[in-house]
Amino acid sequence: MPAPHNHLKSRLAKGEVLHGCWLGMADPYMAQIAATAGFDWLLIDGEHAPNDIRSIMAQLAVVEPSPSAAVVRLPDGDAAKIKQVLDIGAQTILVPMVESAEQARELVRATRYAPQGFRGVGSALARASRFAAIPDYLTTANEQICLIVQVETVAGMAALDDILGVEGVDGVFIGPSDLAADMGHLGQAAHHAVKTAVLGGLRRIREAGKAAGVLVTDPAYIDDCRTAGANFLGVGIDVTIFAGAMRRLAAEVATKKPTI
Ligand SMILES: O=C(O)C(=O)C[C@H](O)[C@@H](O)CO
Repeated sequence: MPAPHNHLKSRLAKGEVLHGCWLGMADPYMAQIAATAGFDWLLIDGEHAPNDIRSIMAQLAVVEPSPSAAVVRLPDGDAAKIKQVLDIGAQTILVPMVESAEQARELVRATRYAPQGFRGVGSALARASRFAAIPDYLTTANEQICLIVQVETVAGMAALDDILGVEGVDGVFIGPSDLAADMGHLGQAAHHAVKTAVLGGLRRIREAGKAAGVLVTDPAYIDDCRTAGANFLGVGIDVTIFAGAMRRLAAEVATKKPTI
């Protein structure tokens, strides 16, 4: 019995355009609600949301049975954190702030068991192997890992072609917010210069045959990214959606309050 098949990895490799949503509530109840929406994937954010290994595991557990594939973003490229996230069962991971092919190669090795890499062996007690209920996990896990690296600095964009040449990198995600900051346009992810860089990067990623990822929430920007080739396309953030809906409702009733 092999490691679970990573359908998201297969679909991205075929070039399917798959839409997803960021999960920043750091709560399995909210994740389970999101998993009823019908997104192709849901990203559990371990970088900017108040998640820890247990909250990520709890969200994995409620998303996995749904039609939405679970993705986990790590806070950084630390190999020990990658080991923990893979051991709790994540098979598709997103690693921020990648700026070189050397860094990308090391990340690939951190996700693979020997001889392809140096992922620590703890499958006997890992949720990923269903606590050793999957007898062939160790010899089949590598193939099911989907590694998507984030390129989101000027230096990273300059190294994009080298990063795309790294075997084992299944996709590159361009982070418009951080790229904007590094380009001197903090808070302006849709700035013309940033958008040009994002769209050009997405085209290059698809031309290289890799999954091209981005997260933008403006409908026109989403369309532009899709046209540029984005196929790991984040279109929303649960926290932003929830906060906006709550504020709109409060504002609506405030306008209807009877004058005393
Ligand atoms: O730089 C970006 O943009 C991203 O990596 C996505 C952000 O981290 C996400 O929190 C939306 O701003």
